Amino acid sequence: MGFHCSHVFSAHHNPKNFLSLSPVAAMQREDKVRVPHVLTVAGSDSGAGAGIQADLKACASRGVYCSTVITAVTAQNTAGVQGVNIVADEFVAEQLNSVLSDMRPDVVKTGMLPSIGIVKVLCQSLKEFPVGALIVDPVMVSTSGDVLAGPSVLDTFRQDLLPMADIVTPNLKEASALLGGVSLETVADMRSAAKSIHDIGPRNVLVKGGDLPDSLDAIDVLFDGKDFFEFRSSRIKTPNTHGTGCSLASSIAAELAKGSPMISAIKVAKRYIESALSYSKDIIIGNGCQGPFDHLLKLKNNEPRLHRQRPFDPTDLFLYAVTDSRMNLKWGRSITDGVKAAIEGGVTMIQLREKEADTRDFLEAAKACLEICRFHGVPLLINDRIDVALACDADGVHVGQCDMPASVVRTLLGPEKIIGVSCKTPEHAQQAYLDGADYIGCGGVFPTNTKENNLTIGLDGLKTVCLASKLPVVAIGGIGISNAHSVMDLSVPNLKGVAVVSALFDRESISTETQKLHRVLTESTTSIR
Ligand SMILES: Nc1ncnc2c1ncn2[C@@H]1O[C@H](COP(=O)(O)OP(=O)(O)O)[C@@H](O)[C@H]1O
Ligand SMILES: Cc1ncc(COP(=O)(O)O)c(N)n1
Repeated sequence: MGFHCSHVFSAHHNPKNFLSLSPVAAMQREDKVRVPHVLTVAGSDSGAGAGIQADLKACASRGVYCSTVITAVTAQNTAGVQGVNIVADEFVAEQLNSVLSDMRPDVVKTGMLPSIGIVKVLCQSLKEFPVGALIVDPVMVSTSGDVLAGPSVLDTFRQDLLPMADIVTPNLKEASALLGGVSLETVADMRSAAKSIHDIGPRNVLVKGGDLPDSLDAIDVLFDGKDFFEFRSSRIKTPNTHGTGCSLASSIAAELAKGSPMISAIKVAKRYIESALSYSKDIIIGNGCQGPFDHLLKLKNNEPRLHRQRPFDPTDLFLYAVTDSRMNLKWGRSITDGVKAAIEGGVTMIQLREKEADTRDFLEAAKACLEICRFHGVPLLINDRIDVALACDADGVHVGQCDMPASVVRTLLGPEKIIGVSCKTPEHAQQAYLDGADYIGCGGVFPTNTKENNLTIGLDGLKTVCLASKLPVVAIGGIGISNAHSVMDLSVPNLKGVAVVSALFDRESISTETQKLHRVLTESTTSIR
């Protein structure tokens, strides 16, 4: 059974009615999830910084579905536009019909509309299939100075398209072109341009000030027919601004598609552009003077840095050091000094378990420890505090049965990070496996003072869980030099090592104790073989 999109919006949309469904449609969709949807009608940028590619990435990063109608294919890179191939009007019409008749996007956003015929075809399609909002980014000239839509389309823009638009988002050059070539050099000029463009018919005008000379902030001016609003962000010093205009417009479209009112949509979109520019200000893609930025805020993690996270290896569990704030306090050590000493002694994995530390101190310590751990190729996990792990980009998180469920942690941390779960029973182990954990910590094996009210499961309990577990296991709880051998002697394949707290950190010399324990573990595993 096909759905009928009953939320046919008028072009003059009311944001309050935005995602309302008729009762029948709502019933039909009870168990389905409607996804906010933006259709972009724009040109392809082979360099993928602007155009259709920017729109897709911006919408994806804002959590909105984006369909595409391609109006032109450009040969383009960070140096400029080398060629433009305009798609025939009829084929643009066919694409529009395919998407609009079936998928019923909430919002249409336009970019490069390179011919009068294409603008006319678009206006016709929007009359036939009204959408919730129309955002017109009147792309005319690329930042490199190349013409993407000639002055011949200006009249059709003014007569046909702009009067249908909920918002039009010209940059300084485009605003000037729409007004017959006025010069725009100050915020006051931007205000009067916004007002004059508003007279052409769009409901809102956002004049973008990315190119405003001598301006410390990046200021955009909105006129809604009644009031002016200024949207400011800090100006990021970067050559990677190719596609900011397209991305701003598609992020506004994305927020509108989610149901936001116009002002909030612009605020969020502007904040998004600022963070994406700031995040990717130093990335290098291409040799030209205007690079793309990173819409998904991910590329920096893939930089060929010397010390980046490597995939989880179960042998990392061999000698797993877990820090304890009280012990550090007792011995007058910083977390970082404790971690350094443990690494010197040969630990294979570290977990920061700082229950008493203030969040800010904890984050600073975690960052410092991460640097040391990455340098030595030792994974660093954070106990319980997913926020701290995310903030310092730690290698993963270890959670207990009363902490956030591992499945939720996986959603928050993404597919690559290491997740460990404390388990006492085969049922816990099975759940950890289903939740997407990488390993389980099993214990307390022996009685311990580190954790109050912690049930001791003994070597038998450990063995039972190891045999049932589909994940690698590290044993924990009261393990030290005197009893590590008995743990490894269980000789179950899943048992990969021991996690220790006091045996390392409640000692005078952490590195000496670590070396000794490492030796004991190595001896017991070789004797087992
Ligand atoms: N260096 C920058 N730092 C912060 N924001 C910027 C910077 N350059 C442009 N912006 C913002 O990016 C958006 C696009 O602006 P602009 O560059 O003027 O448009 P276009 O890409 O269409 O020329 C605007 O919100 C603008 O304020
Ligand atoms: C296909 C296409 N669409 C739009 C732009 C404008 O982007 P910018 O102003 O950043 O050059 C572009 N360069 N290419």
